[in-house]
Amino acid sequence: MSEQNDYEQLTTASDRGKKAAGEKVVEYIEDGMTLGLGSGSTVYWALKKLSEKVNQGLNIRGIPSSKRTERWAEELGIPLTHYHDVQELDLAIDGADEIDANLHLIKGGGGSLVREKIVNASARQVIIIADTTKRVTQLGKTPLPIEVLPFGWEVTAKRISNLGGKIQLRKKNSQPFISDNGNYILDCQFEGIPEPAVLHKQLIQLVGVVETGLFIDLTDRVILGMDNQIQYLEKP
Ligand SMILES: O=C(CO)[C@H](O)[C@H](O)COP(=O)(O)O
Repeated sequence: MSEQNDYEQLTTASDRGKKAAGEKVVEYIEDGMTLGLGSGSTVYWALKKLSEKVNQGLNIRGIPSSKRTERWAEELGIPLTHYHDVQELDLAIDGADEIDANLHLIKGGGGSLVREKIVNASARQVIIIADTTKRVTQLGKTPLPIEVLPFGWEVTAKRISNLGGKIQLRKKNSQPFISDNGNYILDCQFEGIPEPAVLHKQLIQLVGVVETGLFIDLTDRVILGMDNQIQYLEKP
């Protein structure tokens, strides 16, 4: 896979930090656990390490939060399961695009925010892994991904822009990017998000909005890496 080859280059200190954080989180996985498997390049390293443990006899089952993670897990021999067999997960592991001091997040850089939110919200414990550049004093430095129904997306975008966001329809190869759920993603640049819970409530009420990339009160612990150094953030 070309994306995996890219990750393996480890050119920057951030890349190496993602690997360090991704490998570290595997220490929290216990035999018999049912896991939420998040998405993104940091999770890639967690999956690689996890597959080594599975090969050594660790017994776990995972629910992937994206088609890409599902494919990687299958290639790495990580056993997967479905929500009709499991209602609650022991632990979810996931990446993030921004993390504030309250462990509220912006997610969805990879376009998997809806499934990621379902997975993280159904886990008893959620650990986020990232490089230290993802730590921010206030959310909103990067655009907020919002998944919307393709039908009438232009009106939905207009309603979102009335809340102060500058909207860009996410594209891939000059065509609208399609999420795993068949929807569009609007990347919305706000001038900072001082009250993420309030903004999430306003956005989720808009007709046409499926889910926002604001993950409020869903995270228990964060593992941040830079080069081979690790830092931890706990819920205040
Ligand atoms: O939310 C996500 C995908 O929807 C990812 O977890 C997020 O974009 C972080 O990705 P990476 O680990 O590649 O920096």
